[in-house]
Amino acid sequence: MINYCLSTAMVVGIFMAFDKKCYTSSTNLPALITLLLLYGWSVTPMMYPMSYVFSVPSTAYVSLSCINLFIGINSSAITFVLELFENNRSLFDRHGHEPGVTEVYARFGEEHSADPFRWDFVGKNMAFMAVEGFFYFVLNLLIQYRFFMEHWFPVSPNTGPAIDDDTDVAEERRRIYEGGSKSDILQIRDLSKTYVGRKRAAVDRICVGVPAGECFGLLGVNGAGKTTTFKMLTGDTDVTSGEGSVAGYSILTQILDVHQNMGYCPQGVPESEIPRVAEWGIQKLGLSEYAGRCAGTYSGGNKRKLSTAIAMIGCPALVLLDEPTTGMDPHSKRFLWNAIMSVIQDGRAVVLTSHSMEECEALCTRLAIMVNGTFKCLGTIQHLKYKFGDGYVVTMKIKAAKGSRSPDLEPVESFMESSFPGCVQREKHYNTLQYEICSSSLARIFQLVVSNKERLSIEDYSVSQTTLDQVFVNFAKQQTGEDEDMRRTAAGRKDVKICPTKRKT
Ligand SMILES: Nc1ncnc2c1ncn2[C@@H]1O[C@H](COP(=O)(O)OP(=O)(O)OP(=O)(O)O)[C@@H](O)[C@H]1O
Repeated sequence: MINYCLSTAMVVGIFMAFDKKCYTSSTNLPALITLLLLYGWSVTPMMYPMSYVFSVPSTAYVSLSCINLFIGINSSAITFVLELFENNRSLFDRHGHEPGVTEVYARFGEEHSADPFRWDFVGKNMAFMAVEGFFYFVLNLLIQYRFFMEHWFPVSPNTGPAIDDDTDVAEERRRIYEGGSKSDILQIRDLSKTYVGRKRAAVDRICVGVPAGECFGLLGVNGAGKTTTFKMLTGDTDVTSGEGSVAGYSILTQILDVHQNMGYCPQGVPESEIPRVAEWGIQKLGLSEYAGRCAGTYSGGNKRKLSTAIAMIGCPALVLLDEPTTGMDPHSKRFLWNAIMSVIQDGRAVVLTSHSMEECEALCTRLAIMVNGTFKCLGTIQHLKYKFGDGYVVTMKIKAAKGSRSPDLEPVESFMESSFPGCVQREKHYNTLQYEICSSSLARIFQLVVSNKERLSIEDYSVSQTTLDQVFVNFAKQQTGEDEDMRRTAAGRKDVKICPTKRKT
């Protein structure tokens, strides 16, 4: 705020000075230019520590710094403006106050032009700004390389070794620790993020490796930490602890190389290739109809297609897609899925977040469900369904007996309750019944239903495995807000643990 007040004062000062032509004088102009350059040197590095404290993305930091460089000025510069006024025929003079130094000399017929760089004029201000710039530059380096960070800013309270509830998550962590993921395109090791002012980590020591040709799904309810994970990988937010690498380049120290290897921004396309690559993206995502229009006028779904096309340009080793099909119609969705499939078939890696289980089933080779910043389960969809699914869903259509207008469901209901104790009736309509059975094998369900089909007037039936939605919903119940989390801790309550299902064979 102070900086911007001073900036405004400076702009006003410059306009007034133009009136007196003091800035255009040959002696003062070099001093003004030097001052502006020094101002950039001294103020710009100040923005990085601020961007860290307020979690402003680095791109915003660069723009803020540029704006500041061009319109801002600090207190040293204000002093400089006032002194220039005094040195020349000044404002004070115009208002009937003491005349400036130049004016006094002029009255005696002598020409006087003081050296604007001398120490007691603007020299001291310039020296101060040079030192200030050096100081903030060193401070930036210290922050970048995390010297003394634990003492300056609160870091993740979870600094000990992570304890995984799930065996697959623990197994993946061990694989990463033991170096088994060296050939993976994406490697994440104990990656954590705690936002300033937050007590709980948004992402808490996650470990995963994504090899070439894999589409890894990141599932979780709102606020689970998916976007924060992506932002750390793209360098949009700082990593609190842990590390990650893309195609062997560290996200902590080689972010420019990381960007070259990830579908994040389309760098590295030679100028001569741009028309061909743009046409390829337009065709790939079905945007031909809209190619001539400004991107700002696109519908939400088309904007998403465009972002996906941009992420795919340059054939990056890793493509990150944050809810790519949200808001798309079913046709466009399938079109986009095909485009993503072709990336996987090319032997590149994709990490996507989605709230659509259908999408994950269609695309993901493996997925993890994230709750409160940690992975609660990890594996192939079939594996997760088998491990955490609640058994099978049996749907039956009952036909009406001869001479009767409506089907009698009661015999089927009694049969189900006696044959599968503990089964849960999920739906009951005019001629349809649906049950969830946890405590029986697939073979036994088929055997009993088939042998009683005629007697119970079952016209049609189907047996399916628990859906991924059900697995997800079970885990999603564990997600808590930060306040709730603190209340739970105070009350000594623990999260409900989702255990793998024990199956009968
Ligand atoms: N800039 C921020 N400052 C403070 N807290 C933040 C910030 N961004 C996210 N958070 C918090 O971090 C946690 C994880 O948020 P994140 O956006 O990563 O979740 P998400 O899983 O991507 O959710 P969604 O599905 O809604 O996109 C949330 O508790 C959120 O409130």
